[in-house]
Amino acid sequence: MSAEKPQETVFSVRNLWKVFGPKADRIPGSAHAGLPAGELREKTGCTAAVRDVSFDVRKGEVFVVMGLSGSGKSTLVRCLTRLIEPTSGKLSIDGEDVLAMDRARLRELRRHRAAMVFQHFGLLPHRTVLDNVAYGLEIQGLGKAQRRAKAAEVVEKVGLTGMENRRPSQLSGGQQQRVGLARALAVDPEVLLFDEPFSALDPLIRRDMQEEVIRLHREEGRTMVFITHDLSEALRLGDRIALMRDGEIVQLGTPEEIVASPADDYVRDFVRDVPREQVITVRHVMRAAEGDEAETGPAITPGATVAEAIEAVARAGSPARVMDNGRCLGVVDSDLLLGVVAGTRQEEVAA
Ligand SMILES: Nc1ncnc2c1ncn2[C@@H]1O[C@H](COP(=O)(O)OP(=O)(O)OP(=O)(O)O)[C@@H](O)[C@H]1O
Repeated sequence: MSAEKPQETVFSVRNLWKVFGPKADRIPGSAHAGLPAGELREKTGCTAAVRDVSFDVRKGEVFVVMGLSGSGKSTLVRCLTRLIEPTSGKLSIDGEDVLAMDRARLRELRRHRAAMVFQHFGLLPHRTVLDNVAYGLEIQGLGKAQRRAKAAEVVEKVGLTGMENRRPSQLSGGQQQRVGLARALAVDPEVLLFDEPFSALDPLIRRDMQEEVIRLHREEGRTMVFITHDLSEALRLGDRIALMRDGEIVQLGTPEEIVASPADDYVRDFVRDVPREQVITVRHVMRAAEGDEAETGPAITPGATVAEAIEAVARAGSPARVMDNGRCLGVVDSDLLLGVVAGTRQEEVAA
C-alpha cells in the first residue's frame, strides 16, 4: 500500500448492471430497477447481482471489493474481463472499450492484461510447481527455455524456491495458493484480480498470504483488485474499498474514510468493531498548535495512526507535533487521541 499514487485510471466502470433471469436486459432503466432484491425476484424472476455500479480502479492501487455473501462481488469482478457478460453499462480498460472487444482481444485481455487468482487455485495436478507456473506462458506461446526461466524467477518471488519439482498434492494450502499467485504473476499482467483467494486458508496462513500480497504490491506497485468478505482483510490490504450490498456499492473510500465516516447505518454496523485507533490517522484528529507547542514535543507524520500517536505522546509526556516537510501542521494531545479510542470524538474525514 503506497501512500502516493498517480491517478491514472485502469478500469473505468459506469452504470454497470448484471441481471440474471428472464428478459434480464429489460430491467436496467425500467420501473423495476429500483426494487429491493426480494421484490424484484418476485415480480420479474430476476436477480440484479450488480446494480448501476460506477467506479474507477486507479493505476497502482489495491482496490478491494467487500461485502457479505451474495452481495455481488464475484459477479462484478468477473464482469471486468467479461467472464460474465454485463447486462448494460460502460466498461473500459486503459481507455479501451471492453464491451466492444472481439474474442481475440478479450483473450488477450484475460491472458496478458488482467490475470485472475482464484480461491480454488486451479492447479494442474500432474504438473510440477514450475510447470504450473509456466502454464500461462505456454498458452502465450513462449518457448520452453524462456518460460522455465521466467517461471523460476516468479517462483522465487513468491517464496517457493526449492519446491519447483513438487506436484500440487505435495504442497500445503498456502503453498498451493502461492503457486496460483505465481502463475498469475508470470504473465506480468497490468492488473491482478483476486477472487477471495485466501478464504479457504487457516487464519495464520491467511495472514501470511496477506503479508505476501502487501510485499509484492510494495515491490512492484501492480494494480490489484481484491474480493473479500472479510473486513479486517479489506482494511489491511485496501488502498480503497468498495463496500457492496445487494448489488450496489454503498460506500467507496479509503479504509479510514469508511471507518471514520460510514455512509449509512449498514456501513456503521459493518465497521462497529474495528479498532478505530489503528485505522484513523492524526491528520484528521489534530488541532492547531498553541503557545510553543509547534516547537516542542515529539514529531510524528500526518499519516501516523492514532495508536502510534498515543505511544509517542505517552513516551514523551507531552503533545506530539504533526510534521510535514519540516512544517508543523498541528498537534495531538492525549485528550484528543483518547477521544478517538472512546468514540466520543467525531473526525471529519471526507468520504
Ligand atoms: N448464474 C447465476 N444465475 C442466477 N443468479 C446468480 C448467478 N450467479 C450469481 N447469482 C446471484 O447473484 C447474486 C450475487 O452473487 P455473487 O456470487 O456475485 O455474490 P458474492 O458477493 O460474490 O457472494 P460470495 O461471497 O458468496 O461468493 C446472488 O444473489 C447470487 O445468487
